[in-house]
Amino acid sequence: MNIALIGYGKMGRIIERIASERGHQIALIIDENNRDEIGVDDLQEMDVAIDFSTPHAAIENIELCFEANLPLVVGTTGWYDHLEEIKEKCLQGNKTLLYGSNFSIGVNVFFHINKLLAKAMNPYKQYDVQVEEIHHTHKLDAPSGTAITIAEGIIDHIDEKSEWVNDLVGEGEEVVPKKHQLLIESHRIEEVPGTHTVLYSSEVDQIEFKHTAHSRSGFALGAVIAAEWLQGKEGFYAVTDMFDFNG
Ligand SMILES: NC(=O)C1=CN([C@@H]2O[C@H](COP(=O)(O)OP(=O)(O)OC[C@H]3O[C@@H](n4cnc5c(N)ncnc54)[C@H](OP(=O)(O)O)[C@@H]3O)[C@@H](O)[C@H]2O)C=CC1
Ligand SMILES: O=C(O)C1=N[C@H](C(=O)O)C[C@H](O)C1
Repeated sequence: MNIALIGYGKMGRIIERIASERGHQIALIIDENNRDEIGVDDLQEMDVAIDFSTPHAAIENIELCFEANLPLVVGTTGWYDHLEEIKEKCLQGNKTLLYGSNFSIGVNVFFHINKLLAKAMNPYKQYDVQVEEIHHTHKLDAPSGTAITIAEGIIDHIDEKSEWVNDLVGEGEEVVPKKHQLLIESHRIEEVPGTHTVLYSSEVDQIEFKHTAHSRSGFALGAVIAAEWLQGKEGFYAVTDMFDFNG
């Protein structure tokens, strides 16, 4: 595949290496420095775009790929307030997009088990649930996209929780959640690639369900596999569509 890489930062550089190892060409690199010079014509020869840029830049990049009729994989987080609007544009215009808050296989298994665990815990009201995420200090968004996906999986199955609230520890006042609110506690520590924990706590015990990324390689490999999976498809997809945990 000829890949247009949008965002050439920590993730973009690892995706470049993994895509080459899998026999693909990085035919175009779009970064903040040259973004203003890139037009629809530059994307014509590409098979797919992979965007790992910034929460602020993602929407414009998606719209450029739509204009060029170029299928794209979006790993960037922090733009999900616009998700419904983008989905509508994608489907109405017969475009192709796959997005995901986390492309690692381990986290996608975690998302699945998280929902099963929430279903199992729902009758036991003596347990309160919260989500914790730890990421490096360069991260622009809080909570992480992965933590939001985890929280949505819990809210769908725990009757007492109807929305999430975020506490970015060390920034502003401590957030104390109301009974119906699911707390997502965010920590920013040096170079941590990404750790997510779901905790169910009662007076007598605690259940901890945790995923720790040792590096960014799992995210990058998943994004390249997603770009391969998207070839020949049309429509709006989530990364979870790539997995069948019931088969
Ligand atoms: N879904 C997943 O599995 C994962 C998602 N992510 C998400 O991916 C995103 C990128 O992460 P990461 O690589 O660590 O971040 P980095 O900050 O290392 O890289 C982002 C890159 O995007 C560039 N950029 C800025 N503006 C634009 C623009 N308008 N168009 C194109 N590129 C632009 C930046 O350039 P400059 O440095 O010059 O500003 C930088 O090179 C984040 O939102 C993160 O949360 C991260 C890991 C896994
Ligand atoms: O910014 C990061 O680094 C990461 N972002 C994604 C997120 O917001 O969930 C995925 C991963 O945790 C790393």
